[in-house]
This record gives sequence, structure tokens and C-alpha cells, in this order.
Amino acid sequence: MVFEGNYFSSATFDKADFTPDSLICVDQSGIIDRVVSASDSDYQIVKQAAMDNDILKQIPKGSYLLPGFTDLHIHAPQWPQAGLALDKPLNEWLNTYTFPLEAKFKDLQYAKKVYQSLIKELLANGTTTGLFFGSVHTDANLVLAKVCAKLGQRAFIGKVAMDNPDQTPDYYRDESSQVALEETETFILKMQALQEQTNADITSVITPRFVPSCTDETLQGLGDLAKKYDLPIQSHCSESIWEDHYATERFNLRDAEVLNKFGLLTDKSVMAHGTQLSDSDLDLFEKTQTAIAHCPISNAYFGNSVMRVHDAYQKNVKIGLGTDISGGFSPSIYRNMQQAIMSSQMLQDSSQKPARLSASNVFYLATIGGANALHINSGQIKAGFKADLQIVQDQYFELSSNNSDEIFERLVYHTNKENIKQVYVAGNLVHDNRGEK
Ligand SMILES: Nc1nc2[nH]cnc2c(=O)[nH]1
Repeated sequence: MVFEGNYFSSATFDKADFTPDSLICVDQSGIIDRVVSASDSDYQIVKQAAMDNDILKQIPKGSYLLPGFTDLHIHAPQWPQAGLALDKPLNEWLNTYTFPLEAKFKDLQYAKKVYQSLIKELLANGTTTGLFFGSVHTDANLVLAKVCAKLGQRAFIGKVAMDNPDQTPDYYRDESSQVALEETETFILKMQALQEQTNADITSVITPRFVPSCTDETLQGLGDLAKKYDLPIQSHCSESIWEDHYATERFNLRDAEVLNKFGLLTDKSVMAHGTQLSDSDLDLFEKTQTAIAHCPISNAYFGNSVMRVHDAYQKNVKIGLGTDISGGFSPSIYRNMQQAIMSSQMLQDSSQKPARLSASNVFYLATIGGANALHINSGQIKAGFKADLQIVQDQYFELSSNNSDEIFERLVYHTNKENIKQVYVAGNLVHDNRGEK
């Protein structure tokens, strides 16, 4: 396939490049094998060949090609309660609403219905890769993997491990540390088999829910499994003041230090939130190459402060964006880009250091940031990268300036589901709403 049109892609944290009138050539394996610019001598030849082979896709005037987004933190089973009970503190929200909902995923029919709805919604919002928390149930997590395989989303999925009887309800927990670890290993092996069977881009992820939910044996065992199978790890770290106090009381260590002690901070780890991370925690993240999933909408409810994106970035800590469905109400990474900018302004007002984020900064987080955290060659429109792409319409094209910087800001601020016309994962069309008004 060859796309013809204008595109935006992050060049650096501070700058998104606009490239007009290009041919983006995608090979059979879904990789961008060449980007031909209008000034290249063979532009017309490449275009003609694509037309002759009926593989030219022309992007209409006023629409742009962007890289697909990575959602670096999302709880798939919480989709049915997106936007509900967000006026409660985290601990109450978990115990009163979230654990009872997740417990329902024992029912595989229910799981299938919810997961189909969620993955369609994410694709329609331009999210081409997701890093998912599932539930404790191995089989329901496999349902999620099958749905992602079928609908074509790249997925990293974790069977949630939670076995600490002091912090989890008896109706929703792994029965013991042994069960948590055995089920995690079973999930890893079944995911490997499914991956081989379907050839889908699905990976299992070691997933201790968070330090309070897990016993020491489970935290240690999960660290060992991550090492044994060389897998990504995800959890929550320093999301709230309550979580930080809990770690200090139980271990006399900071939350990040506890995770590190059990081998859970590695270059394949993605820790959600981090609003309470200290400078020394950020140094530890840098040293271990652990990434942060910044979830600005969720943090406004549960985070007790704004995550210091600039400080983390300055310290070379990898960062991407997450929706945190359903701590965050919106499945849209666009909506989270907007909130990241707004929240950063509030941090700026209470901080001596630079904290403001620009549209280019948050676009970088949504694309390159997320892809780097997961070690995938996605998030850029460039030769050698996966063709994870979205065609997005600038709804104010006819009304407003056509300066590329302004178009870019409009796209970041105004794109909604209706303006996302097509989405591709590794060159495969996974969402098409051109027929809709
Ligand atoms: N936001 C959020 N924080 C958590 N900490 C432990 N579990 C959760 C969860 O489901 N959502």
C-alpha cells in the first residue's frame, strides 16, 4: 500500500515535523519501507506504479496521516464503569466499585461482550497498541487476547496478580501466592500458543496489581517469572499519597524501592502514574530503565498531584500516556494529551521549575514515548517503522489558518472519534469510518 498526502510525526520531544505531499510506502509485512517526498526524482514513477497496482491511497485535502497512539495503561475489565464513581477516593473506589466489577469477568460471555466493545472503541480513537491490565481470570484474559487478535490491535496483556488477604476481598483475589504464580505462568504459556496459532501481535505482561495487593512471595515470584520469560512488567507506582504511605509502613521503603527489591523494575517495566515519585525514585527509574505511564485524567481524581513529566524527561526516564480506564473516564489518548497540557499548567503555577507541556510534547508521549516504553518500532512515520497509522481530518480546515503548526495544534485539541477516518495497525486497516457523517 502507498499513502499519498501530508503527515505529522514527532521529530523530538519538542518538535513535531510536518511533511507535505509524500508517498508513504508500506511493504507486505506492514513496515514503512520508504517515504518519498515530492522533490525526489522518482516520485511520479512510484506513484504511477502504485496506481497501476491499485494500491494508492490518497489522503484527502484537509486530512493528515499521523502515527497511531499507544495507550500505556488501561484496565480492560473496567470499561463498563468508565466515568462512574470518580468522586470517591481511590481505596473506596477500588473496594466498592472496581473489585466487584472485575469479579464479573469470571463469566466469559460477559468478558467477550465488554472486550469487543472496548477494543473497537480504542481503535476508533486512533489507539493502535494497548498495554492492558486484565482481571485475575486467566481464561477471560485469553478472551481479551483473542479479541485483540481478531480486531487487529497490538496488545500487551497482563493477568492481574493480587493475593494479599489484607487488601483484597475474598470474592476477588488469587487464592494463594502459589495460585497467583501458577496462573500467571499458565497465562504466559497459553498466550505463547495463541500467538503461534494466530500470528497476532500479542504479548503477555507480568502484572502485580500494586504493592498493597500482593504478598511478598507473589512480588518475588513475579519478579522471577519476568526474568525467566524475559517479559514486560506493569504495575502502579506512587499513584497516591495513600499508596506511598502503605509502602513505607509495610516495608520501610519507598514504593519504587519495594518494586525494585523484588526485581520488578527493569528496562521492560512500565509503572503507571508516579505522581508521588521523588527525585531519588526518578533516579532509580532512570537507572533501571523503567518507564512511566502518565495518566493525566485519572491523576486529577486519584493522583493527589500532577506527575512531573518535565523532571522525568530531563532525567532520561521513558514516559508515555495512558487512559487508565476507568480511573480516567475517556478511552481517547487525544483527550489525555489535552489534559496533560492542562494539568502541566497547574503544576507550573505551583513549581519553581519549568513544567508546562506543549502540543508537541504530548504528541511525542502518545507516539514515540509509548512505543519506546514497550520497545516497539512504532510511533513514527519513517522508513523501518511499523505502519501504525491514523488518517485524521482537520474539522476547521475551511475556516481557519493553514499554517502547519496551527493545523497540528488544532488536531491535538479538536480531534474526536468522528474525525478519525481510518486506522491501520502494521498496514492492516482496522477501523474505517469514512461512511459516517
Ligand atoms: N487507578 C487505579 N489505581 C489502582 N491501584 C490498584 N488498582 C488500581 C486500579 O484499578 N486503578
